[in-house]
Amino acid sequence: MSPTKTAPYIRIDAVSRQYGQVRALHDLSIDIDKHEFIAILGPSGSGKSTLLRLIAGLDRPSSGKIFIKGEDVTNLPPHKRGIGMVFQEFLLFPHRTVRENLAFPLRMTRETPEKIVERLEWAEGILSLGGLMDRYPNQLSGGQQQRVALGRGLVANPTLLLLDEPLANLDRELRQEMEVEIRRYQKQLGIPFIYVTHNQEEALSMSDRVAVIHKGRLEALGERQAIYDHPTTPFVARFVGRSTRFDGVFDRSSGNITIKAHDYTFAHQPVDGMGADGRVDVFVKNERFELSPWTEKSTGIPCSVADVVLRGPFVEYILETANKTRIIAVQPKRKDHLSIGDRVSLSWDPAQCHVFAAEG
Ligand SMILES: Nc1ncnc2c1ncn2[C@@H]1O[C@H](COP(=O)(O)OP(=O)(O)OP(=O)(O)O)[C@@H](O)[C@H]1O
Repeated sequence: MSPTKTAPYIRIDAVSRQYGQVRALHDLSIDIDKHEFIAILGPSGSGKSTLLRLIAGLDRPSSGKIFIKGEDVTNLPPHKRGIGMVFQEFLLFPHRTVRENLAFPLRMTRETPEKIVERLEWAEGILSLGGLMDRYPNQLSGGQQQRVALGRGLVANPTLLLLDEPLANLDRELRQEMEVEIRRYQKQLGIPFIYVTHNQEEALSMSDRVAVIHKGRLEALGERQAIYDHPTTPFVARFVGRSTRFDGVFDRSSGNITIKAHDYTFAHQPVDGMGADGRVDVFVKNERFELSPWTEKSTGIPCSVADVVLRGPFVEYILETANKTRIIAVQPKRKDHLSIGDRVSLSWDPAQCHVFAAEG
């Protein structure tokens, strides 16, 4: 594809990267708009960091091209791409002050002393670093260090910012605070942030769109809510959100799916790609299960409550079926929550589950 006047801000065009026998990325294409926050989500080894390194210019694709603002940058060195980076491995220099850390990228591009002062003032203001500029990294909290690392990525006024798991070492509370802050900076600055993570909560909380990568391929790309609510492949159904998978069989004559192991049946449309035997994989998000006290009229899966785990505003019920399968159902916390030993009927709204032709 050649760049045109209406080219997207960033175009990753059919990029592959082969390391010897390992195909780290395979024919991957993504267009990114100027104001977008994109999360690259995938399990360990799926190719996320490889993609980021190719965009940064720290590595070259085996085939395919990368365009920024319509310009082919595939063969440009990193410092000519105008990209900011916040990578886990590029930690702050411990023996330099915040000011010196922030000035580093500006010195690398040989900015004038006046320009450096101007940009440091900008970073100090936007990242609320007032009073911290002459401290050393070990005199800062984790969140403050993270803001300085962000500042170092942003200080040279980049056309886009790449972030590789920058919050991985922070505790949960601080991570959640930083997620909100990072998203705010992105919206304020109006440049794209490309954020690599294997943490789906992080991806869903910050981004506009999520690209799910699996074994070097783009498995799904879409708005975060759509990726969560309407997974288009079994991998996405398994990987995004916490789900339970059931083996089911679609019966063409009745239009029902039966979960054989639990003798539970619900109506469903025919499923694309299903074999003659009608075998399907049914995924239900753990928070989408419906629970009601068991009565003689119940039609759901009979379960008993084996354990109750309180998780803030939610309750996680560990349920046990008649054949001793354990299923986790997450429900909002209520005063009259269920107790260990209670008998319940487990079911789901057919519109709330995801069904695919059985794999393998
Ligand atoms: N320089 C290299 N030489 C050989 N193989 C490599 C090299 N870099 C990455 N790989 C391989 O390419 C694949 C993708 O690696 P990559 O680091 O991009 O994954 P990732 O999704 O970022 O994983 P993680 O979340 O663990 O960082 C892996 O199988 C990895 O072992």
